[in-house]
Amino acid sequence: MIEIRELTKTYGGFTALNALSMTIDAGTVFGFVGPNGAGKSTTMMILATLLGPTSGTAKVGGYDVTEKPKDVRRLIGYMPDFFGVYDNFKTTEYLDFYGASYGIPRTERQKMIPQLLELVNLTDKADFYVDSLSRGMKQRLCLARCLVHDPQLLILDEPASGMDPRARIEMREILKELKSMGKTIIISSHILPELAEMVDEIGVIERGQLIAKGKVADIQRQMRASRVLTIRILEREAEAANELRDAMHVSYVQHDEKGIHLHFGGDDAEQSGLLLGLIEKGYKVITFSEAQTDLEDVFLEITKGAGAP
Ligand SMILES: Nc1ncnc2c1ncn2[C@@H]1O[C@H](COP(=O)(O)OP(=O)(O)OP(=O)(O)O)[C@@H](O)[C@H]1O
Repeated sequence: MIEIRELTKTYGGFTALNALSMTIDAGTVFGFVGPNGAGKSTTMMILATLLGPTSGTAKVGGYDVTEKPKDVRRLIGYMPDFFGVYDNFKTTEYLDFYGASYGIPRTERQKMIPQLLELVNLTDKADFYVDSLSRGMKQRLCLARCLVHDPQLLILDEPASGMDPRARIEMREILKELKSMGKTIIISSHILPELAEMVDEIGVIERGQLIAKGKVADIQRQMRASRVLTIRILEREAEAANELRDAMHVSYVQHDEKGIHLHFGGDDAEQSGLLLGLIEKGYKVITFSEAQTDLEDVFLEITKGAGAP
């Protein structure tokens, strides 16, 4: 659905995107994460044909964003991080206005608008003025606006920013529904654990370069250094902790009332070997568990040092 090759964008002498390459398959919900100023919005605006690249190419649905912007625009719905709404419209009129600007006939708009309002949970606000809506509701209305022409790809720049937890959950549910409708979605955010729950894949961008991309679980698995094991042993736990300090791939062993905590740098086979070794030495292992690193940890680990001057 998306093919980005060596995409570079410079603002004056400043390089915001530095030969960024990545592909996103149709039907994927892709989380685009990175610290402030990493280049997420720049990438999304280029995909949305609102900004021209300095060099490199970006294609959406096979169409080049520079050569075929009109074809690209038909395929996409773009929600910027800062959006303007027309406060003197009522909710329904607002969507009707956008539908009309896409050339959608009136009878079709009349059918579609209630469906869109239902999708974004604003049915009961159909006759409210836009400026009377809360921030979260306005954001959902903007999302509905992006959907008036039934685009295949949604480009959502920080849709969860400034939302309270309940509003974010609502947004997540809406995205799930859109995914089930077969849409491809790119969503950027700083709220990493939130993203982890709703995306299939993540791409981590730092200083205009993609520094990691893959399924959330795969990226977590690659992060060997952050694998943290906790082991509880029935008797002689302190003795086991001491032995573990000398074991292969083990670093940072700590022993407290909750058990032995250690960092393990080996792979899955080596991890099972560690457990087997303890049992063979006669230790009665009660639990042997791997702490789940969340996306926040992964992100911090991956970007460690990458942002340093
Ligand atoms: N019009 C512009 N002129 C000059 N520099 C710009 C312009 N737009 C963006 N930049 C710079 O390019 C870099 C990338 O910006 P971009 O908005 O793409 O980052 P981002 O990852 O979306 O960040 P954020 O999460 O803060 O929105 C930043 O350093 C920004 O200051």
